[in-house]
Amino acid sequence: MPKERRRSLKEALTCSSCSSSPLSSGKERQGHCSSSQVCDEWLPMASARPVPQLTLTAEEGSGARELVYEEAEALNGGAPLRRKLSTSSVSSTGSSVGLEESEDDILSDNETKSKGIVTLEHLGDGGEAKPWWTLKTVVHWHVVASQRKRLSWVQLAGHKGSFKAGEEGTILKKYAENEKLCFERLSGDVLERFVPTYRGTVERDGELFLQMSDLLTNFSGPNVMDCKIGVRTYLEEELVRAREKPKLRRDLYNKMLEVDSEAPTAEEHKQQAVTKLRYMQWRETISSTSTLGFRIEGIKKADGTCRTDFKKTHLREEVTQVFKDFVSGNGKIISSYIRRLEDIKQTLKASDFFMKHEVIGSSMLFIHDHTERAEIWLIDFGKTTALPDGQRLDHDKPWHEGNREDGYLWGLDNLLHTLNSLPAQCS
Ligand SMILES: O=P(O)(O)O[C@H]1[C@H](O)[C@@H](OP(=O)(O)O)[C@H](OP(=O)(O)O)[C@@H](OP(=O)(O)O)[C@H]1O
Ligand SMILES: Nc1ncnc2c1ncn2[C@@H]1O[C@H](COP(=O)(O)OP(=O)(O)O)[C@@H](O)[C@H]1O
Repeated sequence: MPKERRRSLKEALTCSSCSSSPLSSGKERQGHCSSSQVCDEWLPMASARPVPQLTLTAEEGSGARELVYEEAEALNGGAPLRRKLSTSSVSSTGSSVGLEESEDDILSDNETKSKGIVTLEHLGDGGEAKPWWTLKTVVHWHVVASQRKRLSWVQLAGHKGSFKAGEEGTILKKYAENEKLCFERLSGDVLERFVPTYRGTVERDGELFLQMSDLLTNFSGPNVMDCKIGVRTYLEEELVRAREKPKLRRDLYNKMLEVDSEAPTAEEHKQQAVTKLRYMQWRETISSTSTLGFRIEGIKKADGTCRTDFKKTHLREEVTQVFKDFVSGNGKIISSYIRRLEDIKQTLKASDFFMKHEVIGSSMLFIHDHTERAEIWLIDFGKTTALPDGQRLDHDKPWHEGNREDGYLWGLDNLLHTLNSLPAQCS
């Protein structure tokens, strides 16, 4: 989700009607399983009663403590809690950074990307203060109530702290004006059935969120893959801004170094910083974005393994192998994914929304489980932008500055090609 959009909202709310309720300005990226590893928080479904745990963890000055399951549930109005709730559970390589001082500052090297299993903080409802609002709410889900589904949450990409637990079956994503507009415009569009159900905005603890359905809810131990679609990952307006007012970022230089210490030019090494545009373009070329019009961002498998180390996965054969591993060679799941993708493709071609928007940085979320249920959903519209009146996109034409083509359909075709090449291999 682009920061400038969050910033504009914050400004809007701070200086107008909502000045008494300023939005939190923190935005971080977080890493949890940054490379191939087992995420042991992904506990298997269980069907027994929860074992309550009460750990008093007097935090310095905060009076924070952990809650037992029942206690938290009671404080939740008796409603069953279905997530591990935490304000402090995931490892972080970054610290909170205010929007004003974020992004384009050469010194802002404190952001990391969210990768893997996260525990979502459950926030107050913004209404009457609850007795637990001062508490640090951490619920351990070692064992789970009978008939009750316990779902850890998977965030394979995006910004740290972007998501919170919502009401049952929903998640809250940090507000971005642009994404809200997209959800509103998608309402009634043929594409609507392929995007999370949008439930409007909600304010929690002084911060605004978009409430949407949690796509993992109906799965049992889901396997999840995030594929970023399109041949370009930055907006044309970002290109213009980068040209007019280039800003150097040390954090992106460091991210570059982590992947390939020889990637920066001599000049970039000297300044120990790169522009965001340079970083984004480099990311496109080392991954399959440039060559296939999509790239794999991350995969979480039901066996607990979690991988987000796909930055250099760019050859068709490599991508195909990752898909094959993701579906564990299951032909039925592959067929379901292919049918769903074909359906999405036909629907995109008939969609008024799609025709009139430049779709950048959006992902398809692949989800399947042991029941062979397999779905693909369109997510992340933070950088999906309406075209000027009268302009239309084909989404499969080569991009050159000014035509705003995003290569979305080209990427989709390559995805289909990849999946179609699998059944022969997965006998
Ligand atoms: O994938 P890595 O290599 O970590 O690079 C990230 C992704 O491209 C992010 O896009 P997405 O959120 O779609 O994953 C982008 O956020 P934007 O969406 O704001 O462009 C980040 O920009 P910064 O947050 O500015 O660092 C950029 O650093
Ligand atoms: N509605 C949803 N249901 C389930 N998981 C989701 C949903 N939306 C996003 N996610 C998870 O969160 C990750 C980041 O989402 P995204 O919208 O791309 O965030 P950002 O805008 O910060 O990049 C995805 O890779 C996916 O794992």
